[in-house]
Amino acid sequence: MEGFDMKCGEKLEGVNVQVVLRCRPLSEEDEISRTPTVVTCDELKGEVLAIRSIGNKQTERAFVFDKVFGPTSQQVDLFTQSISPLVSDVLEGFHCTIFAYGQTATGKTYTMEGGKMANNGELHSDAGVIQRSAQKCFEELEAKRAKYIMKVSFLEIYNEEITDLLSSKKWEFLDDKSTRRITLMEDGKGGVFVRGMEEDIVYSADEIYKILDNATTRRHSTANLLNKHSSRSHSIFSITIHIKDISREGQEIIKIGKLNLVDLAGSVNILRSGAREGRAREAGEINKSLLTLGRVINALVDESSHVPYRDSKLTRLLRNSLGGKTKACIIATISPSIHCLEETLCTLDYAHRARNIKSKPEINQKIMESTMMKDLNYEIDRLKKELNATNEKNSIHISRDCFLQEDEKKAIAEKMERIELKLKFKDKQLIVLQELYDSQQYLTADLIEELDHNQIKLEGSEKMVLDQEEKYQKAKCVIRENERLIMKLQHSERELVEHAQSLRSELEFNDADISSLLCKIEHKCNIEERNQIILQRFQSHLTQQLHILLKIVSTSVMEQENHLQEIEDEMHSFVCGKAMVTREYKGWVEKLKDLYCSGITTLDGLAGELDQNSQLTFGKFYSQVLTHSTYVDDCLRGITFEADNLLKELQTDFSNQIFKLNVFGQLQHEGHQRTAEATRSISNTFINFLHMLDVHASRLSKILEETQIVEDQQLSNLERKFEECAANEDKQLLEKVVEMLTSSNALQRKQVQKAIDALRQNAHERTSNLQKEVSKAQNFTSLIKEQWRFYIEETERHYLGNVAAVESRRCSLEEGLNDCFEKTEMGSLLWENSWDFRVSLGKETITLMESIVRNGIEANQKIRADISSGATTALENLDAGVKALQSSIDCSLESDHDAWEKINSIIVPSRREQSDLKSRHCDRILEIKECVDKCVKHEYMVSV
Ligand SMILES: Nc1ncnc2c1ncn2[C@@H]1O[C@H](COP(=O)(O)OP(=O)(O)OP(=O)(O)O)[C@@H](O)[C@H]1O
Repeated sequence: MEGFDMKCGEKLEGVNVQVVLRCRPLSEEDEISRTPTVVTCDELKGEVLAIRSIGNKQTERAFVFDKVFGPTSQQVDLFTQSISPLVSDVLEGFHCTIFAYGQTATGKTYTMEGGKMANNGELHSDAGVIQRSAQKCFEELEAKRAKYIMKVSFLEIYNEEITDLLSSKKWEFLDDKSTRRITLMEDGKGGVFVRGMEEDIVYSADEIYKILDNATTRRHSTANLLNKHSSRSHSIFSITIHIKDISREGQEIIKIGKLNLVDLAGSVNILRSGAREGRAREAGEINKSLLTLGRVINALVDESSHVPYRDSKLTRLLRNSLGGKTKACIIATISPSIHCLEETLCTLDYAHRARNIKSKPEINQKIMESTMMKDLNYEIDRLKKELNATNEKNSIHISRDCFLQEDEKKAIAEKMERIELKLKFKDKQLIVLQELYDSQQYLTADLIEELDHNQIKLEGSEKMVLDQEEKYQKAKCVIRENERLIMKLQHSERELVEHAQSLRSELEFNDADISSLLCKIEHKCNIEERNQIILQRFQSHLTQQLHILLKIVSTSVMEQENHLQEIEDEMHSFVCGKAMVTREYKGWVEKLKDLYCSGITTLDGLAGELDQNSQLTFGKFYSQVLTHSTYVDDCLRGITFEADNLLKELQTDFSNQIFKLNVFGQLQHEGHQRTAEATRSISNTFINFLHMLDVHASRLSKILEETQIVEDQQLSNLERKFEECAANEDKQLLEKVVEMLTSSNALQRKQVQKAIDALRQNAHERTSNLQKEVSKAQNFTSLIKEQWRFYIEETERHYLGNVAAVESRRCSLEEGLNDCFEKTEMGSLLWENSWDFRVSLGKETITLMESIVRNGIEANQKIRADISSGATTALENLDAGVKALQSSIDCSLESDHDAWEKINSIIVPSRREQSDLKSRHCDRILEIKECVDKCVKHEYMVSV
């Protein structure tokens, strides 16, 4: 960083850069989410194993480092084992640089600056390399009671601009950061220095802690998805110590040790970190400068003739620290998380390669000024004496030979001086030419490198275009798949609609069935109502008829009794008046006989009439029962009522089902429309995206072609011009070597400079154009990805919604239909039961009626037979009596009394029989009435 005036240097053999690896523990989030680890650290062997799984295969990569610190390692371990010896070297006058390199959030800042700041002079266990180094420096210097001056500086490189974090201008009043920027200057000796950089002299470690504390708050940092306080700049904290010492030769010397502590910005995977726009550009700049550092390391490892230090401010500033006279240590930081495996492998490769860099450290020391001053004073004294002696010639005697010799010597010396001057001039010209040639070489190498770089970029872009094309094909496949799905859904929707229609027609058919059933039921109800009326009428008619029959029977019995009474009376009057009316007695007997006969005949006729009547009535009753028994079924009333309700429910259920089915069909239709729209918009976005990609890719290839053509042209121009110049130069050198050299050089320099400027300008323009296009393409790609993810989620959501709706509707439909089905089954079962019951009831009733009617008819026939036999007996008896009376008229009045008794003995049983008949008839009628009542009331359930 600073060109030292090396008075004397202690050269060492070339040493390798020391590379230390530190693996951080898993973050809290990773612990919670149980993120798997893919890195194993063997601190004893100094080996790191990175395990990578591809499919079922696991591959291990081992890396060996100078020192390995695992996730459980402490800050103090790292410092004492790896950094402390370097700090001791600094106190010996070496320049040492410690780099922290690694992916974002792997603990670079934690390692360098530590977690917490020191408190009351005590270092916190989290304190980093900077604090510990500062403390060690002061402790050792104080222990040695050395005389020293310690200075610190703190620089930041952000987006290729250097800022002094210790600038004395008050930060509080300066918001314009541009005033803090300082520039990097070439010192003309191959080194660089930072113009305007401030260095603070410090007297204690506490002061350093405070400076660090204040300055770190000014560093550019931001939060990304991987680190809440991600440093977005490279920082270089330098401690320079001038220590007074005595050399082995006993001379007072000043040792100048310098410790550069470099916290590099983390390499960022732009996609994983979630960086956008400004942040993405920032990440791009960081990655670019780290890439340059990588190229520098590669060139140093390969011992290439050209090391591209000049490609970034970081590498320019650290030129001396890598491959120069500085001792260097790289702390590579990694994370064990599986999510960081790619970046971890990059860091491991990078760090492992850096182990091969060699540097030649030198102790920087100067002879003390006072000693130098003493020597100079001595020399000045001597010269003064000589001068005095020359001025005071007279007083000094010099021999002639000596004087001549002196003259000659002077002439020779002057000649020598002139030759030396000329030689120096020639050397200078040679150096300038050499430098020009070198710079041309560098330029050519840079251009070739840039060309390679552009080629790589082009390849990357081509790969990107191929990737995008592949993605496009994949998206096409997805769209085709979606279309197939939609077709399927439409097909299933059509099937559902067809099914719904068939269901509807079935329902309509069932509806017609049900209405015809209802009509039948209504018809049956009407018939039953009519039957009921007929039954009621029949019952009242039967009661009337029975009443009439009873009346007739009692009238007939009364009449018979009256007749018998009359007969008795007549017989009595006959017997009494026999004596008086003997002659008329025959006539009267004849008359009585006729009257008796006619009475008996009337009685028989009446009995026959009664029999006929009752037979007719029973026949009517029987025929009525037979005719209507098929329709008479009281039980049907209740069952009909239930069936009616059931069927009504069934109808309501079916109409509900139809309504649900309609709603479901509507929902299905809407869902499919939504899906179709989303898919259409996805395909539109994709078409736009691909169009944009095409445009960008064609622009990119055009720019690259132009760049290549222009660069080719410029290179050939340069070559041509240089060859022309060289030819001219050869020619002119022969003629006027001295004059032409000057003018040729000037011309050459001018032309080369012009060409270089033009080349640089063009290259810069092309590169920035390329970068813009690439970042546009990246932004656009990430935007499209975002939209694509959103569309996919939407489509999936809609699809799931539709599927869930279809499922729930289908279930409810199924349930409803099952319900309906069960109810219908129950209805039909009930209906069958009621039908069977009604049939058996009808059969039973008919049998009962039949038996009652048969019994009634038999009873009537018996009564009639009894009456007939009674009448016949009476007539026979009467005939015998009349005969006996007629014979006894002739015989004797005495036998009149016997006849009277005989008649009496016939009339009394006849009267008894009459009353028996009457009472039996009454009982029978009552029995029939009761039976009918019971049957009508209980079995036919007719309320009278
Ligand atoms: N070895 C460790 N032990 C404990 N915590 C650690 C360790 N390494 C890192 N951390 C924690 O991880 C977080 C990120 O670390 P840090 O900011 O140092 O990462 P970084 O590499 O500097 O990131 P960036 O490059 O983004 O600046 C911090 O909260 C830090 O405390």
